[in-house]
Amino acid sequence: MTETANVWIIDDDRSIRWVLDRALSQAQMNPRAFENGDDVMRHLEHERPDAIISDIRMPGIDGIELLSQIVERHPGLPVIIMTAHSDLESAVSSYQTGAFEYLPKPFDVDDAVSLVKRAVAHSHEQRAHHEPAKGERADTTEIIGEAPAMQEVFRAIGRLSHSNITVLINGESGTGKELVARALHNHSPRAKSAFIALNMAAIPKDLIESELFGHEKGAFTGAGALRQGRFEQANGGTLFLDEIGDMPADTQTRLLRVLADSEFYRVGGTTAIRADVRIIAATHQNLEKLVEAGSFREDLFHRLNVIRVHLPKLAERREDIPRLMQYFLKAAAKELSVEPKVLRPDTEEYLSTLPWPGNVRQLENTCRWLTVMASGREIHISDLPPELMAQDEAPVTGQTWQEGLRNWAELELKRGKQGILDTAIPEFERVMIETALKHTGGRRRDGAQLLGWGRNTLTRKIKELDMESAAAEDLED
Ligand SMILES: Nc1ncnc2c1ncn2[C@@H]1O[C@H](COP(=O)(O)OP(=O)(O)OP(=O)(O)O)[C@@H](O)[C@H]1O
Repeated sequence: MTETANVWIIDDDRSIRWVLDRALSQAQMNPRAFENGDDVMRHLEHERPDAIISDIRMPGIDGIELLSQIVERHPGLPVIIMTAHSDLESAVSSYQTGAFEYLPKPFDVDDAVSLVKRAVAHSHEQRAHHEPAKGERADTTEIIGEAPAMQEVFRAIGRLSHSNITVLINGESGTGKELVARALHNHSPRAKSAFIALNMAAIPKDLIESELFGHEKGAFTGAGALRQGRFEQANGGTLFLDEIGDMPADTQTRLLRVLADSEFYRVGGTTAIRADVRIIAATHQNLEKLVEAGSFREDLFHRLNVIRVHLPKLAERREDIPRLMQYFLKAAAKELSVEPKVLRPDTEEYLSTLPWPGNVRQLENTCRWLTVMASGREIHISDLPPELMAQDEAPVTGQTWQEGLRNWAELELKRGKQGILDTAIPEFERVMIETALKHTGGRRRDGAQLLGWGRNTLTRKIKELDMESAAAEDLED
């Protein structure tokens, strides 16, 4: 940068203004902070900075409105939009309104500075002309994700919202590949046309071609009538090919030809059919490896691998688990017309530590299960389905303690035991005493209070239960 870049910061939050102001000054830029968008529009009438970085939600005109006015009246001036509400909608609408970049809060200051530098460089190059990019707002697709890896995905959706480019989505089963494919479609110029999803792994091999391309009447045994394929149905829209790694070799060859020629033949047909279809493919497999192993065509791989979007495993974005669960619990309650259940904090914490091999889908199913099965409004750890208990070594049994006790009593009686209270009551007291003393760091006076006993009773019980060494008194006495 030859001249000192003028950068305007707009945020109603003083601490953000301060942080950015300081960071940009340190980076040899000339920042100026504003509390609201109206001031900025007024100043823009006679001044022009090199770049603007603005919050979305503020009193007066909000960031998106400010952005759209700037795009209209001051084309070429790059605007970076920040938002604490890092949802897909704000990312997409900022891109669609013509934002230079979208910066989710909280952000890393260095990232913010390098983004501003890029915007300034862009501004210097572009000053002459700028095309305001205005898209329609497609209907909302709720994708929850505040984890950085999900923010990347949102950015990709935003950036691609004006294009019809082929996208390859990678991610394990249940990570939301189809949801992202739909969002790509809904935020694309094809939003008004069909979105057709087809899972290669779910269709018998010998039916895949007729499913994709349709068939003429009598093309094979069972082909009673002419049938349109998915390609035809997706004409003008998007065809989502899930589990593309499972596509049989001859279908791969056919697909490649269709992509090259934009036309195909129905099975048993002789007339070429033209179709304008955007392909979004997805797989949980490593396609490069399949190419190496010779089971996936390299040329098809390159055709599909134009833009790559990677969806993280749920276990790699645990910070999103609480919000996802709240969202699914609410949705399940609505579906079943019942009051939404709420997770107790310890339940939420426990669930956030599980491995979730089935990813978001498993989490969603668990929320449905809990909505039906949990007895109270609050979900306790003991309400969780047994399989979630077995997955982990956490000291949770999947039962309430009363159920555990009941099972124990049953078992003892089946074994022919008598006088089982003589075993159970001391055992019960032992557990209570140990736990209380653990809480107080061994202090008996406090422990007794937690238990609801007098100090002397506790001392006597400890003696009776022969717990002297385990419940060693600390220096207090
Ligand atoms: N980030 C998210 N926010 C909200 N819902 C989500 C999110 N990710 C996934 N889901 C939900 O989880 C379920 C599974 O997602 P989806 O079907 O898109 O996964 P997938 O990766 O395509 O799985 P598969 O490869 O097994 O078909 C869907 O009901 C989807 O709506």
